[in-house]
Amino acid sequence: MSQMNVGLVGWRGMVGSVLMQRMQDEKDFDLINPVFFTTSQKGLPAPDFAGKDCGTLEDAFDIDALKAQDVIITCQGGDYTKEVYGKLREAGWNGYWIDAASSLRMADDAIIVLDPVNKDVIEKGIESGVKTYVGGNCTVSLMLLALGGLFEKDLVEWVAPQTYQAASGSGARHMRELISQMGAIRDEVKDKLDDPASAILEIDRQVADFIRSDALPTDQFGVPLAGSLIPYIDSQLESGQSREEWKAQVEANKIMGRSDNQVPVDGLCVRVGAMRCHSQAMTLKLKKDIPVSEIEEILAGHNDWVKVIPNDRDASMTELTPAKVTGTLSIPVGRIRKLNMGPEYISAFTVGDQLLWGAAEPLRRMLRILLNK
Ligand SMILES: NC(=O)C1=CN([C@@H]2O[C@H](COP(=O)(O)OP(=O)(O)OC[C@H]3O[C@@H](n4cnc5c(N)ncnc54)[C@H](OP(=O)(O)O)[C@@H]3O)[C@@H](O)[C@H]2O)C=CC1
Ligand SMILES: N[C@@H](CC(=O)OP(=O)(O)O)C(=O)O
Repeated sequence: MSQMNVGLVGWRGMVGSVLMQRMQDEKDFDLINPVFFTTSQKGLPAPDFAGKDCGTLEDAFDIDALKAQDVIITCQGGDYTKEVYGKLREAGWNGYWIDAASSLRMADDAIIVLDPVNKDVIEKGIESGVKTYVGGNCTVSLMLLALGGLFEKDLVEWVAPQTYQAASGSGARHMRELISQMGAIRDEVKDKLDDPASAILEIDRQVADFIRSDALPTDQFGVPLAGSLIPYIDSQLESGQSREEWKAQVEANKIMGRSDNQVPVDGLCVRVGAMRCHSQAMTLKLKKDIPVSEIEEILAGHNDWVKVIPNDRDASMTELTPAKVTGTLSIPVGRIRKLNMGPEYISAFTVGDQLLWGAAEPLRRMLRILLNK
């Protein structure tokens, strides 16, 4: 059987690069005929991820070249999707569109993909002819992988996730700016840091003055992140939620295939000085009083990546952090305990790499599902 033509758009961006790495690791390129597209480098040699000659880069706005693909995976961003997707469908293309951007997520004819949670929804979609599959918002996907067991058993009355989101969620330039801010702060007080006799309150005052000054690089974030945080992510909505906060409930319920009887999911989204792992502190109200040991068992049994961390100090400090999780597919969830509000109220804390399970991995796995058909 001939291999599917798979068009890859956005492969050299940050999310796209993580996707390429994963596709190499999992030998996905052996199973497809990859065609690499670009919005800016048409005609240059295609990259050699596939270990075979893929010719030259095609124009990512060339509808005829796109139409020749059985599947298109794009990590190019929402503006690209808005520009090209409609034209391509209007031109009669009936292939599979797999997208990292949010633009098509809530469209009626699109499915948000997170197969460890909604393989059934995806399978039904394929059977019924759905051709558009979109990766979910990173915090939403990471929360559902962590809490999947409780949702699957319909035990969650509501959940309030408070997020600690990494710089990478804003893009590569923001990651660089976070490091530059950290370095600039340290450089500002280097002499005093080197002198053990210097007064800490003097260092603190100098750091505070520097962070507030124009000397701190803030072109990307607009405000300091290192030594501070940003309690607002994405645009402002009439509801008082940020767009990032709004996505939690609508996307989580859509992923789980719940159009009626939605589980309320709402909390505050905050940017912190982590590099590429999003963390979330969650308060859950369960539908009934279940022992913590049973909750842990349900969570641990849901998928191959979730890992329950016992609620003790050492394990939490070593296993449940961005420093530990970054660059891995592991989804640790811990700090699980009953809250004073009552026996149905529990806390949980989870961490996940927002470029892997939060962005690239669900797309790669969607391609695999199509290839296995
Ligand atoms: N960042 C994130 O956490 C998440 C992002 N997404 C989605 O993925 C989209 C892409 O995000 P992200 O990967 O961060 O975007 P990037 O800015 O890293 O890459 C986007 C495109 O920029 C072009 N580009 C221009 N200069 C360079 C360069 N020097 N190096 C690499 N690429 C360059 C490339 O297109 P070309 O080759 O055509 O020039 C590339 O595909 C987002 O818009 C969003 O919709 C989804 C989930 C999470
Ligand atoms: N908004 C997310 C990253 C992202 O790209 O989200 P979405 O895929 O929903 O646009 C963050 O800042 O961490």
